[in-house]
Amino acid sequence: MKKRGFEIVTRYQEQNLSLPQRQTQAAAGYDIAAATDFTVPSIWNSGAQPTSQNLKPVLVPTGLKAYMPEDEVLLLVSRSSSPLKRGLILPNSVGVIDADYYNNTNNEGEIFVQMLNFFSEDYQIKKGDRICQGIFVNYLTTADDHQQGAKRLGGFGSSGD
Ligand SMILES: O=c1ccn([C@H]2C[C@H](O)[C@@H](COP(=O)(O)OP(=O)(O)OP(=O)(O)O)O2)c(=O)[nH]1
Ligand SMILES: [Mg+2]
Repeated sequence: MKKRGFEIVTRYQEQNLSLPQRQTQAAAGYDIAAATDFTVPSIWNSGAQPTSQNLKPVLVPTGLKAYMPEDEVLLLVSRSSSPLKRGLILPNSVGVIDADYYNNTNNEGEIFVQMLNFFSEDYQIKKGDRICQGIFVNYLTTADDHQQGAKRLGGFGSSGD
């Protein structure tokens, strides 16, 4: 049985997406690409001050889901070139993709990348552009951990505020 990996979600099955790959022999991160063309608006684009309207992060679709053992997590982190060359950051700093997000009943476990653009121009992501990298790691639990059997039903606040 395969231990960990990426799959294409149903709604992108016919879109010719590629599965993430590492670029070099000892690269930690699997580069993750956008599933569609996507505009990340500049935070400055409707005036001199960022407002609550244009400061809202966007969710860039990847068309991917990731499976892994229960004691692992996939971390989405920025590429170091993204802020330097494109003005793009992950406003949640690190995206946490839980093992039980995979195939959840709400959205099949589709991974989205939160992004904010601090350059003065809108940024046009093209389908297939590498927008972040995913790193699989183990996590630890506490002695009095109580979550055996509790089920994840979605993401982005599904467990409440
Ligand atoms: O950048 C991200 C971060 C999270 N997720 C998905 C996978 C993750 O398993 C789920 C929940 O993420 P997290 O626990 O960080 O967010 P939350 O606000 O606590 O949501 P929830 O209440 O659903 O746990 O959302 C993404 O697709 N991209
Ligand atoms: Mg959570």
